[in-house]
Amino acid sequence: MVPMTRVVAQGTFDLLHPGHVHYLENAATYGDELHAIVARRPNVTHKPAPILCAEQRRDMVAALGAVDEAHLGHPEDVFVPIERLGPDVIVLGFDQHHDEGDIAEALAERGIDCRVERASARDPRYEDELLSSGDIVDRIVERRGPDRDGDCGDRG
Ligand SMILES: Cc1cc2nc3c(=O)[nH]c(=O)nc-3n(C[C@H](O)[C@H](O)[C@H](O)COP(=O)(O)O)c2cc1C
Ligand SMILES: Nc1ncnc2c1ncn2[C@@H]1O[C@H](COP(=O)(O)OP(=O)(O)OP(=O)(O)O)[C@@H](O)[C@H]1O
Ligand SMILES: [Co+2]
Repeated sequence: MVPMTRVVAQGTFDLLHPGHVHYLENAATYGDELHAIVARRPNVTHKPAPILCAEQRRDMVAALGAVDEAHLGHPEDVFVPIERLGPDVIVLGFDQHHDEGDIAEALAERGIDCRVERASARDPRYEDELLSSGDIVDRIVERRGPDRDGDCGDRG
């Protein structure tokens, strides 16, 4: 029997959008079984903290067709879930700040035999499509925030 190829994708996955779906569908093509790891709030240091709690982000990612299982990330050591899952491939997002070489080195140091690949980006398909959680937050603030159209509403 041919062994199953296990793939891991990871990210914050706050306020899901089609870019996330593209990433996970693309990552799934690298193997037979896709596991997604959801970053914990204290590890999201390179941008504003997520709006939604980790459990809600995990449940939404788990509901996507490309994903076999979604897991809460480890709060301190990001290699703990990797050691437990034992993937054959880790697929990084197209714009993730992680360096493939550094991750491959860290995996080798822990004796984990796993390739590191990078997913493709999704091009916007519709006019006005938002493919970034940060952009969605910005639009909410712009359209519903206190300064919209110069109308301060109830907030004075
Ligand atoms: C191989 C790998 C495993 C990761 N595992 C975890 C984890 O267990 N817990 C966690 O909080 N974050 C984990 N992360 C996510 C990082 O902490 C970081 O926040 C993530 O790159 C966020 O990416 P984003 O900006 O694309 O959402 C992992 C990242 C990589 C590359
Ligand atoms: N437009 C997109 N095309 C392909 N992959 C994407 C796209 N947007 C996000 N991803 C991927 O989804 C994963 C999780 O992304 P992340 O949680 O950072 O969302 P985001 O929309 O990029 O958020 P932010 O705008 O705050 O950076 C990352 O690996 C990222 O590369
Ligand atoms: Co991002």
